[in-house]
Order: sequence, then C-alpha cells, then structure tokens
Amino acid sequence: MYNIREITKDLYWVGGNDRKTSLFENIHPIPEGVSYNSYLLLDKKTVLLDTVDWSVCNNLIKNIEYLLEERPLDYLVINHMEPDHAASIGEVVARYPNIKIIGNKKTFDFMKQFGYEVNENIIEVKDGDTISFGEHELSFIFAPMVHWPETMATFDTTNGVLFSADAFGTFGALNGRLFNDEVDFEREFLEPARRYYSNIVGKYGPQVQNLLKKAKKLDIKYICPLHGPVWRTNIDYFIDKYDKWSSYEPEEKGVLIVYGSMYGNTEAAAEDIARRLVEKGMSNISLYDASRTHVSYLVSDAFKYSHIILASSTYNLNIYTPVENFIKDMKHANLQKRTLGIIYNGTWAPRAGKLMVDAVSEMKEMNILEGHVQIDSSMKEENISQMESLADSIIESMKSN
Ligand SMILES: Cc1cc2nc3c(=O)[nH]c(=O)nc-3n(C[C@H](O)[C@H](O)[C@H](O)COP(=O)(O)O)c2cc1C
Repeated sequence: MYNIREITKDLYWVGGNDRKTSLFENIHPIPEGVSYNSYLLLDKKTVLLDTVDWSVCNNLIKNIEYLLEERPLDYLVINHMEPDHAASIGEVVARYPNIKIIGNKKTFDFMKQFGYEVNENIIEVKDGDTISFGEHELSFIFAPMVHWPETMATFDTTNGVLFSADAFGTFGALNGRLFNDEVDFEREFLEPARRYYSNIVGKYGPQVQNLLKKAKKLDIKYICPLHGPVWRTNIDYFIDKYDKWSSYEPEEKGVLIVYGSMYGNTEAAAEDIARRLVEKGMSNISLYDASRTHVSYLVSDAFKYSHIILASSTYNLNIYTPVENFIKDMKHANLQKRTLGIIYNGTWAPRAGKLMVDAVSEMKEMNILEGHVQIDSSMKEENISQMESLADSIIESMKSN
C-alpha cells in the first residue's frame, strides 16, 4: 500500500520510516527510528530524487507506482551514494529500465564501486549545471564531503525547493508528520538532529560552511533533506543551528561532565564538582557515566555545551577506556573551541590526567583549565579546595566567553 505526502505542487515525499534498525551505520543507537526520504517530481518529465535504504525499498516502489499511474519514470537524480539512500537504485532501474540517471563524475565512480552497471543512460552534471524537466528547472550544487565526496544538493529554481542530501537531516521516524511545523522540533527533534549532525557530519564543518555560503544566494522556500522533517517555515532557525555546529561554536553556556569509574570514587568526584557548579549558579549541566551512555550522545552534548569536565580513573596505565573512546570520538568529529576541566584518579600510578591533557591538546582551540584535580583512590579533605578552585575557574571562564 502507498503512503505518500504532497509537499508542494508537483512534488511528493515517497520515502519510508524505519523503526527496526537499532544501530544507524551499525554504530549509533536510534531508538527514535529514522526516515529515509525520497522525492518524486511530476513535471512533463518525471524525476525521482534519491532512493531509500533497502529496508524500505518496497514502500518506495509502491509510492512511485501509485503516483506515476501509467507514466514512465524518466529520471533519477542521485545526490548521495551512501547505501541508506542508494541501496534501492538497482530495484528502481530494474523496474524502469529506460530511466536516465543524473549525477556527477564521482557519483558514477561510486555506482561502479558498489556494483551497479553504469551504461549510456547517465547524464553527468558539473557544479552549477541546470536541467529543465518541463515547468521545473533543477540546478545542481556540489557539496563535497557533506558528507561523502560525491554529495551534491539540487535546487528547484521554479519553486525554491532545496534537496539538501544529508545536510539538515536528523534521526527520528516521522510518524505521519512531514513538515517541521507539524512537529515540536525543539522537544522531539533537536537532540536527535544534533546527535545526527555531530556524529555523522560533524567532522566536515568547513565543507558545511561552504554549502551554507552557496545556500545564502538562493531563495529557499523548502528544505527537503534525506532524513527527518521537510522545512517550510522558520528555515533560518535550522540554518542558524547548522551555522553554529559547523563552525564549532557551542550552542549553550553549560557543562558536560563525563566520568569513567570502576568502583564509584571517580563518580563521587564528578558528582561533587556538579554540585559545586550548581551552588555557584551554573545549573545547565549534563552528567554521564561513559560506560553506560553510548558515545554518540556524549559527542552530541560536547557540540552543545561550552565546557567539558573529563573525570577518569587510571586503567592499566591508561585513560579508562570508555573516556578515552569519548575523547577519540570528539577528535574524529573535529570538535574545537571548548574549555575543559580535568579530574583523574589512580591508586599506584595515576597517569590518566596527563594522558587526557595530551589527547585533548591535539585538538584545535581547546582551553584546558589549570588546576587538574588528582584523587588518590578516593576523595579526601585535601581535594575539597582543588574542587572548589576548578569550579571557580569554570564559572570565571564563562564570564569571559
Ligand atoms: C584493571 C584495573 C587496572 C588499574 N590500573 C591502574 C593503574 O594503572 N594505575 C593506577 O594508579 N590505578 C589503577 N587502577 C586503580 C583504579 O584507578 C581505581 O579503581 C581508582 O583509583 C579508584 O577509582 P574508581 O572507584 O573510580 O574506580 C586499576 C584498577 C583496575 C581494576
């Protein structure tokens, strides 16, 4: 059975929702599900913009068949070759063998690499090229590394629809809604959107900035991403979030505290610093046990908050592995411009402190506050003044930021 939504004249959402996959990219938990968006333009010619993940291929085919009635499918635009959007290309081509595929040189290189036949039925476009399909003219805007090298966005110059590929996407199934004004975005989607951005696209901030510069020159009326809601109101709100995230500016003054603790003593230190911060007036705090929280949530909050406190016990002369993993993932996401406090623990060779400082020092524009707190197995009276002064330095550094 079909399940489609009309977006604007001649344009339909023909994608599907996935609530079965537990790990997106086989890494990131998605308890909120995810949508794979595909769009069908019914002009003099018919144009499908991207396909979907294999898990919802049947939904896509039913939706296309319903809308096309007896018409052929003339064109497929591939904005992104990642399999969560491209896995259904083979099925679409098998059903519509005369379809012409529009992409760039790298799109077709990747199609071959993924085992698709690339024959004479392709149209290779260059950055800025346009093609008219009747009333609608589509312009192709290259967006390399947002988030693969072949990625492009497509802009309908007739009605101002931007097909933005993975940019402006988010985790979260749509549950019948499609447009941003049909959901409570801040409540339901902002955290999944931040977690999606920071973990999937976060590394490519400069490339996202390039796309935003190109987008500024367009009169955008709708943003149609490959995951999550379609934007048709308050578009600047989401563009502003993207501008912040991609320039690595924190969204909020606040403190993310991440601890790694086997027997609870480092955890007690994390609790202690949290309480001191609140008593000094800073209550915008998130505190996580790195062993129990998937690292994608930690990276997401690292993009959100201005300050991070790392509290780790020493583990076989190293940083406790889940905390080390978090630092590595922040580095992989290219996170910058944060202020950090360090608390570390050890019983005979407390090396975690120095190792955390070394690891964070390799990242750009990270301000590591002086006065690292060393705990010898468990917190003692003599640690209280150190904790107090770390809390004071955090509050003080917030004033100057
Ligand atoms: C497997 C294991 C390895 C450890 N390795 C070290 C170490 O190399 N150096 C050290 O000073 N303490 C080491 N410790 C002690 C921990 O750092 C100890 O758990 C900590 O001081 C107490 O903090 P916690 O209650 O937060 O775990 C190790 C403990 C365990 C269980």
